[in-house]
Amino acid sequence: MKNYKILVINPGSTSTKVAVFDSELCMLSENIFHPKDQLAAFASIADQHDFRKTTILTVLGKAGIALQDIDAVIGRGGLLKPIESGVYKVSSALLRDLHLGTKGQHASNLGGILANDIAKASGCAEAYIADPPVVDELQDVARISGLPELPNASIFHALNQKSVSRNYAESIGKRYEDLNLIVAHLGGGITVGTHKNGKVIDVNNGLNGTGPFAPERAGTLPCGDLIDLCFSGKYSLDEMRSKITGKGGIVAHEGTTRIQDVRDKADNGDAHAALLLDAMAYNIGKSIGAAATVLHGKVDAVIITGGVAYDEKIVAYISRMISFIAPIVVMPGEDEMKALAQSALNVLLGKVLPKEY
Ligand SMILES: Nc1ncnc2c1ncn2[C@@H]1O[C@H](COP(=O)(O)OP(=O)(O)OP(=O)(O)O)[C@@H](O)[C@H]1O
Ligand SMILES: CCCC(=O)O
Repeated sequence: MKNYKILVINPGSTSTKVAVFDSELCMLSENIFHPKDQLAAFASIADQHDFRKTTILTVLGKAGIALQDIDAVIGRGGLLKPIESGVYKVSSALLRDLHLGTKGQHASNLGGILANDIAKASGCAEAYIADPPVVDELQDVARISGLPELPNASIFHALNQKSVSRNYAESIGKRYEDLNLIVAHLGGGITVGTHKNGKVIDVNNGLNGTGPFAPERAGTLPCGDLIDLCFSGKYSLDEMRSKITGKGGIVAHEGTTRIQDVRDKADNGDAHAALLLDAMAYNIGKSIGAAATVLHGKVDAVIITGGVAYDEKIVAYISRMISFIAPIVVMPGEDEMKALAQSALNVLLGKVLPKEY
């Protein structure tokens, strides 16, 4: 079987992850952390384009990987219009929507854009994205909110949630499509997805102030008080938006998104830090409980994943709340790079036809 070289690009809010796969084998994996001040120098996510591109090309250069040897480039991205799960070829329509930020600005918007640039520079590679945050499989009742002009939208960690679910299904010899799962992705943002027979029929919109608060997301807020704050004259529209996404949550209380640092403070007797972490875990547990009712209690497993799942005390707190629901499976970190590489490989091998956006 021919081997394929696949470049994977995953721009996050605090990092750029780059990997190169030789078919299924990971040859190179780098996570370049961008300190807050480095990215603060750019007025918008789109302005970070050249900086992120240089970062990726430097990683490839140092590893001695020539662009001409790459067969496909796949990026995580982005905030497009709602679409079904799958792998998509980067087309001009898809690029236009990523540039415009049709559904908002998110670091992952650069994933498809950079994949396209680098594929072009390589001469022959194709560019793809897979399972972007806008994958939408919501059941109709989950879309309705109390205001007709503000329906619920599906914006979540689709790539990792789908990937860990498939891995779990495989590990127990079943198909993802035959299971009912609840997946709590605990990253910089937190989304809790209800997976019914391979479809995410309900999930909080991670970017819009719904769900548990997170290291850098405010989560659900008392909305009357929020309106008062918006009209207090103290904050601009952009400042209010970033209170919800980027500067809300643990970072608003503690000035850091690093849960390890907050845990150290809690372990050294800081009662407020301990209370905050418990409160975040409590809200995650409540969301998982709500998701169980969506599945009428018929839940095969609850999967806890994302970087915060490395914190054993948070996982233990949640587990005490939800152990009556179903077996709990902890998969800390994320599987996004491998999942993206596998999606591109399936296309190169002709196993999957890429979808048109
Ligand atoms: N060992 C650890 N213990 C506790 N928390 C950790 C650990 N490792 C990472 N984290 C926390 O996980 C969070 C980042 O998780 P992750 O890398 O999944 O998110 P991200 O990719 O930045 O954002 P998102 O998943 O929302 O796209 C940070 O708050 C970080 O402090
Ligand atoms: C992936 C979209 C949700 C988030 O970033 O919180």
